[in-house]
Amino acid sequence: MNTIGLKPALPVISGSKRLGLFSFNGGNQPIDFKPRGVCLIKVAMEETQTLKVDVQGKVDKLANGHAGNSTNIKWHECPVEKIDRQKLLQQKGCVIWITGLSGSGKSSVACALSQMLYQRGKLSYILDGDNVRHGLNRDLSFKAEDRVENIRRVGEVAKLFADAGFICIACLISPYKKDRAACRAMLPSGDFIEVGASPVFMDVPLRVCEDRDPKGLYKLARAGKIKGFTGIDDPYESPLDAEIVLQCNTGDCSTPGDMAGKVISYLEEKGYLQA
Ligand SMILES: Nc1ncnc2c1ncn2[C@@H]1O[C@H](COP(=O)(O)OS(=O)(=O)O)[C@@H](OP(=O)(O)O)[C@H]1O
Ligand SMILES: Nc1ncnc2c1ncn2[C@@H]1O[C@H](COP(=O)(O)OP(=O)(O)O)[C@@H](O)[C@H]1O
Repeated sequence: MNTIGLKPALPVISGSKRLGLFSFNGGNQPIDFKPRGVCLIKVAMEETQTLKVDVQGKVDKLANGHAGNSTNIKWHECPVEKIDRQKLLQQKGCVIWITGLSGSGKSSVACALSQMLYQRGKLSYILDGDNVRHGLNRDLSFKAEDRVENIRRVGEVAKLFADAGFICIACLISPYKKDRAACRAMLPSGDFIEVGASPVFMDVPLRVCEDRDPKGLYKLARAGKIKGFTGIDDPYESPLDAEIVLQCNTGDCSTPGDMAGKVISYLEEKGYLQA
């Protein structure tokens, strides 16, 4: 994907909004924007010729009327935007993506984090792999292609929550690097830390997870009664670029609360807990 910066040309007043025009490959492409400070437009061209435009944190303005298999569609703008919702909530919408083996403590950290945010008056919502598979993703199995679709859908939902102004905590095994990278790329580009996701890696080795085995799934997988279990006979690709690594190499870990505290410090430091 190529990303280039362009300056908008000839802003035109259209109703209560301005319509920015910029030129790309010889054609004028309209985009809506609110004139807040410097307006640097990032244009990302994909092989499919889908044109994505980001203006100050807006996501996926599909300017040429198609997205995947949907054709003749047009992005509809509303005057209340992410920035307005963030002001209301006094926080910045983002995605905390927690990845790790089954039993590594993802859900425990997610719950502790959500509780700590709640106590600080901050709105969060958890998308837990196990839970989402009870509804939205109930049609998906654990075959590789279904895991890919599982992560893609949760990534899209997480993006909506972030756009709504929530601190969205997604905790899924998400075993494949490529899918996590795709979720990262779904969020507004530019300064990734400022507007994007924060992958949190539960760096807990298989033997610790297997010793815990709260659902007895590792035992079943070792006995060959569950096929394609992550870490046993299905791969897990550890992230090399996680913003936060929560480690536990022995059975003696810090508590989920302490681990969540590290994420809170990160959010505070990066300014997510204020508008
Ligand atoms: N084959 C196989 N491999 C891994 N995990 C399995 C499998 N079958 C069922 N489970 C249970 O499903 C939970 C993981 O769901 P996810 O949606 O997070 O998985 S994935 O991201 O699509 O890989 C996972 O929950 P957690 O322990 O909370 O991670 C397991 O309880
Ligand atoms: N930091 C921790 N220290 C010790 N045990 C933990 C810790 N975090 C989670 N656990 C325990 O490990 C098991 C798996 O935790 P869970 O949060 O369900 O993991 P995951 O969501 O990754 O499957 C549970 O029994 C939980 O009580």
